[in-house]
Amino acid sequence: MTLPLFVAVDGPAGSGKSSVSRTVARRLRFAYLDTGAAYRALAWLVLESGIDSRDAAAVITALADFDFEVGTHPDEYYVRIGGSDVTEAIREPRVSAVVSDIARIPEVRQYLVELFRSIAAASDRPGIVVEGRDITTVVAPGAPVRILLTASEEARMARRSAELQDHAAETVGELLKKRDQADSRVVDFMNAADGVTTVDSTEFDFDETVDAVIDVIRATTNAG
Ligand SMILES: Nc1ncnc2c1ncn2[C@@H]1O[C@H](COP(=O)(O)OP(=O)(O)O)[C@@H](O)[C@H]1O
Ligand SMILES: Nc1ccn([C@@H]2O[C@H](COP(=O)(O)OP(=O)(O)O)[C@@H](O)[C@H]2O)c(=O)n1
Repeated sequence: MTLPLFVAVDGPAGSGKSSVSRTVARRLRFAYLDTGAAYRALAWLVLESGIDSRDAAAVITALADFDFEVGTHPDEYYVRIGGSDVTEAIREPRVSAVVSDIARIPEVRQYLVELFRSIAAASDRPGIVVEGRDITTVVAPGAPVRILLTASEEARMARRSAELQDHAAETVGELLKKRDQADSRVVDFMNAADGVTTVDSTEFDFDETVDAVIDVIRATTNAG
């Protein structure tokens, strides 16, 4: 059995990781894995269970009930916990507000890193684009294609504010900055590790960013 080609993509919030990775996967007929969805889903479960997200021991206990499923086909994306659809619920601001608390717990990270490796290895597509914060450095440091997707803070805030029209732009920006600061204390996703190619999308529109990522993949392999 040949393993799918592993394309690792990291970057800060709003850099375009999810949307660009999904479109790249669709164009190359690859699978797509949104690792942030797993951290968000666990944060959602923690909130639903009435657990304090800062209580690491209680969060670790919640892992035992974490029956998580994620769609890896770029056209059939879903997130489920215990069979219930939480695709939309995990994007709520109350989840974003606590997700960094649970993401900094080493046992949570170890558990999810193993889960991501096994989901990627089980894919029946020729490749898989896996996006998150520590994919190029921890989940798959030996991946044949490793990309850091960046954009200026201004561009990232503007993209996210455009998505969440019911929230004041400043609030969205401040919350995003706070989350990036908390997250970057745990893993460095602002600087490319050795051998990682940076794609800076600040001056690119969406399609240009997708093309730039596909160019990096093609330069490394003959995929697509
Ligand atoms: N190069 C780009 N130019 C303009 N908008 C973009 C670009 N890349 C992504 N977007 C948009 O920015 C928003 C945030 O992207 P998303 O994929 O959610 O980022 P991330 O997963 O890194 O947080 C989405 O609405 C997406 O369509
Ligand atoms: N590989 C990853 C992916 C996400 N995360 C955590 O999960 C949270 C949500 O990730 P996400 O990718 O959905 O966030 P957005 O950038 O899309 O808003 C991040 O803020 C991190 O705390 C992580 O720690 N490691």
